[in-house]
Amino acid sequence: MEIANDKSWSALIVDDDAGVRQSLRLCLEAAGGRILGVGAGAAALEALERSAYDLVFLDLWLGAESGLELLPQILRRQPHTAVILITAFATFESAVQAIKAGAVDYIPKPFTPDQVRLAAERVLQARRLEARVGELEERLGELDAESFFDTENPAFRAFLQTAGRAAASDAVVLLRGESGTGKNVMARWIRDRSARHAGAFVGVNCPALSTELMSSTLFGHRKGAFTGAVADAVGKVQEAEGGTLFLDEVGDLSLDAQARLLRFLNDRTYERLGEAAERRADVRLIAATNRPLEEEVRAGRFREDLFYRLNVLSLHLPALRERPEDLLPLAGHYLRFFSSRMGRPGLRLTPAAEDAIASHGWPGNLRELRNAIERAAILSPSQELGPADLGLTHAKGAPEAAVGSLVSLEAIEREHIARVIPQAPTLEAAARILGIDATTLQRKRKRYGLV
Ligand SMILES: Nc1ncnc2c1ncn2[C@@H]1O[C@H](COP(=O)(O)OP(=O)(O)OP(=O)(O)O)[C@@H](O)[C@H]1O
Repeated sequence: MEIANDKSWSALIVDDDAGVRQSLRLCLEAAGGRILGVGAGAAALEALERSAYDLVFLDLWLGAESGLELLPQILRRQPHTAVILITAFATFESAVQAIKAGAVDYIPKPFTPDQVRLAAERVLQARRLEARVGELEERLGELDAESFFDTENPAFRAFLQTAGRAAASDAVVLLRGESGTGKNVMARWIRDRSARHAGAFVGVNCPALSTELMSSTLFGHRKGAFTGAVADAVGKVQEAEGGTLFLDEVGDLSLDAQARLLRFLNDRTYERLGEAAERRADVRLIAATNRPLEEEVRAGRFREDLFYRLNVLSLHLPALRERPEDLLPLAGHYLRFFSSRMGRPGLRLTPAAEDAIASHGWPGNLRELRNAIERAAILSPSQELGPADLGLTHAKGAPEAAVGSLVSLEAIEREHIARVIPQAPTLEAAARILGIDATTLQRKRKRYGLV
C-alpha cells in the first residue's frame, strides 16, 4: 500500500480503551505513520497544542465523554487535521452527525487493519492532491508573473486597447501574428478580462491532433463511433462549457472539423460523433494562427465561410522587431523574473549585451528573447551577462556557426536545421534527414525561431 512508504505523516489516537489504542497504533505504524495514543479528551487537546497531526482517530464514546462534543474543539485547534471517528454503534444517524460536525470519515468497531489503513490512505491521498493543486496554482501565478504588458510601442499599445475592447464582448476573436509573439498568452489575457474570467479556459493545439481524431477531440464521440472509440467521450467544446475555448493554429483543422466548427459558431449547436442528438454549448471561441489564412483559403485547405466567420475581430500581434522600444524593458523584465526564480539576485546585462539585444532581429520573437535570457541566467558563471551568454555573438554580420568554430552546440544545431529545412521537400522529409521525429523538429523550430 502506498502509505506504507510515506514516513512523513502523523496521527493522534483518542480512545479510552487501551486495547483499541494498541491495535490502531500497530496498523498505522505498519503503514508508516508517527503515532501518539491518548485516553481522554483533555490529553488529546493538550497533545494538539503541542504538535500538528494529519489525522485524528477519535472514539465516539470516550467513557463519560462524547467524541462528538470533543470534535469541534479539536478542529478549532487544528482546522486542517482530518478526523476519523471510531464507533461501536455505527448507525446511519451517528455517521451523518459525525460528518456534519466536521469528521471526514468513520470506521466501525471492531475494525480490521485494512479498514484502518484504507481510511488513512484516503485522507492522505486527498491531502497530497490538495498540495499538488496548491503547487500548480503557484506555478500558474508564476506564469502570470512572467508576462509583461508594459509598452512604449504605439502598435502594441493600440493592439492592447483593441484587445481590451474585444475582451469585454463575447465575440469570436482571431489572434494573428508570427510564432512566439504571444498569441497563447494574449488568449488568456482576453479571457481574464472577459465576463467569462472565472470559467474554464480550454486550449487545443490543433497541429498536435491527428486529422482522424480532430472532430472527436473537439466535439466528443459515442462509444463505437469509430474503431478505437471504446467509451463515450466528452469533447473540448463541452469541457469549455460556460468558459472559453482556445484553438491554437486553427489553420490546421481538418475540413470535417472546420465544417463542424462553422456550424457551432453559427448556432452554438453540435453533435458528438456517432450520435444523432443535437447538443448546445455556451462557449466563447478564441482562435490563433501564425499562417496567412487567406492563402490557405485560396489553396482550398481552409473554408472561406469559416475564415470570414473567424476574421470579424481579427487582432494582429506585432513582431518583436517592430517593437524596438520594448526590447530592453522586456529583457530587463525577464532578467528580474529569472534571477528571482533561480535565486541569483543582481544579474545584469553588460552594455554590449544591451547593444546586441537592440540590434538582433528576434525572428523567434518573445519566445526567443525569453529563452536567451533564461539560458544565460542558468549558464553564466558571472553576474554580468554578455552577448555570448545570450548566444548573440554571431547574430549580426558575424561568421555563421560552423562546425569547429567557437560556438555552442545549440548554435550549430540551429544553423544545421535552418539549412536542411529549405533543401527538403517537406518538413517530414527534413525531420527524416535530421534523424528526429516531426514533433521534435517542430519544437526545435519554435525554440530557435525558425518558424
Ligand atoms: N506578454 C508577454 N510577456 C512576457 N512573455 C511573453 C508574453 N507573451 C508571450 N510571452 C512568452 O513568449 C513565449 C511565446 O508565447 P506564446 O506561446 O503565447 O506565443 P505564440 O504566438 O502563441 O506562439 P506560437 O504561434 O508558436 O504558438 C512564451 O514563452 C511566453 O511566456
